[in-house]
Amino acid sequence: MSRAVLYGRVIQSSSSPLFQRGYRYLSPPIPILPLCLSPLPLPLSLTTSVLHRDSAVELASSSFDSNDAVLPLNGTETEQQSQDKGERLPKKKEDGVVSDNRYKLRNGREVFEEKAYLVGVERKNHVQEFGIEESLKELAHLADTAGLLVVGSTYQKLTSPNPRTYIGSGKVSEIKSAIHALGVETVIFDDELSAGQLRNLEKIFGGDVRVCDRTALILDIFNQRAATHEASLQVSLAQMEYQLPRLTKMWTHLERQAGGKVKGMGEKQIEVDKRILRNQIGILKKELESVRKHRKQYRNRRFSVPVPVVSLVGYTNAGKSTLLNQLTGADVLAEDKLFATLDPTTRRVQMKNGKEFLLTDTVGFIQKLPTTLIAAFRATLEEISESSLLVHVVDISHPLAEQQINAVDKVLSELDVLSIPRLMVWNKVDKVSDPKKLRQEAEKRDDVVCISALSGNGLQEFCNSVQDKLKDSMVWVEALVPFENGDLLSTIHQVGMVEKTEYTEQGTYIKAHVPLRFARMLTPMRQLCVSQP
Ligand SMILES: Nc1nc2c(ncn2[C@@H]2O[C@H](COP(=O)(O)OP(=O)(O)OP(=O)(O)O)[C@@H](O)[C@H]2O)c(=O)[nH]1
Ligand SMILES: [Mg+2]
Repeated sequence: MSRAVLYGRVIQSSSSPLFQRGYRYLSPPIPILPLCLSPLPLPLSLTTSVLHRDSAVELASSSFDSNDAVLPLNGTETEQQSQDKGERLPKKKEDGVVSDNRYKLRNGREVFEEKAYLVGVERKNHVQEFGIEESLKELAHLADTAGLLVVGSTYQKLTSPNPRTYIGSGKVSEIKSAIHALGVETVIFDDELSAGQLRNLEKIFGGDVRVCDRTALILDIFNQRAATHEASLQVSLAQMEYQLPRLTKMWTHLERQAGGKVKGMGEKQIEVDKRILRNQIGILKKELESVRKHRKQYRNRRFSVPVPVVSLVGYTNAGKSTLLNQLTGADVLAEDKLFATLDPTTRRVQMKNGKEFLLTDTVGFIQKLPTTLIAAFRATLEEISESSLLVHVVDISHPLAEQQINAVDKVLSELDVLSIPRLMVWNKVDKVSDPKKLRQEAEKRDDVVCISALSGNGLQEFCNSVQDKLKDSMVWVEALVPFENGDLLSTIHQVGMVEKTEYTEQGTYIKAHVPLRFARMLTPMRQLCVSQP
């Protein structure tokens, strides 16, 4: 069976109508299934990187039937053939030893480290939380995470972006010179560009230079890191939704080829392709819905175990997974890369006083987080909305900690979870120059705890604060629980904060903080309590 996959420079499948036309996506990669071919599940092994041509070829060739051709842009040559012509991509030696040190291991995959050049725009009269230099630094970190080699960057101050090229013509020429001087292969813009801007810039820069934007880069990282079926589906959905508006005007060359005689030819083709894409988006959404149902069932089962759920939220790289690992002995990947975690992991935390809570680690946030990603990851992020407490983990050693906090709050408000009680954790205190001063600062605020998730410092205080905060979200009850409801009593001991128990002839008299739903269950017993002396 043939499938078509279009990403970056590699186009798959000889039978795809899209492929036959030498289709070229600007970015990012999306696996596309032609209408007539097999529907979902998508070939998830193909969620490969737009930024790494060789890995794309490797994966493609391992994932397709042997009669599926691997073709480059013009649809006539394979990547290997291009290499044979002495083009840029370096060859690997027969024995697997890499002949060029630009091959790097990324996310368990060997990729060719393309040279990237970063471009930012500082908007005059525009309040930007992150200064342009910091934003570019973060973009460089993202590029590094994606496996690119950043060779330079530049930015421009503008009142408003140029509708054709986003930046001014002088800046475009400057970048063009840098491309030649530094051998740049990919130019990455710090803001989301329109289809027209991407296309115009690629045309101006010429040659094989690829232009992409921050959103495409983030989608690419998610693509590389998606390890579960659900994450892969969500990333594919986000990529397709990103791609849909960018199909505009990609077919005008058909009209030009026909000398303008067949007017609207390109227009029609866009419509066909948009329909294909929309169909696939629909199929993906259905598939995600069923995964989501499954997850809900699992979550309901988990809720039948009456332990409060605490979710870790925060900026990417703040140390959420490190904290989960320290507290629970979990083995979640924690590394100095952005978006190390995509899928939620939940573990039970046992406190010294015997109390327990479930701790969930989930995907990190970032400024300018693509809305398509938030929408696509809504199912995953539902974990957050169903927790008793949100622990906002902050990398307090980061120079832009304040801005990162605001960026996280912005996403939390988009997710409509600001009403859930929150505890702020200042992490990485071991990295700050004056930890003592920082602790004094934290003490002045009543909902901040200082920790070092890496060394384990402050974790006991953290657990106590979680317990206090959970208590705040509970309801105070005084009830007389009949002896035959012994199960309920032990549950209350587990999930609530019991202050007093007293055994009477009618049952056990308790005073406790309990979650709202238990308070409701205790209502009849609370009435009994009124007659208690
Ligand atoms: N010095 C120091 N480093 C830390 C601390 N906590 C985490 N780190 C490091 O920070 C980096 C990111 O940690 P993660 O736990 O992966 O961060 P995360 O918030 O889960 O990141 P994402 O999954 O990308 O959202 C890793 O290199 C950790 O070793 C800490 O308390 N002190
Ligand atoms: Mg993580």
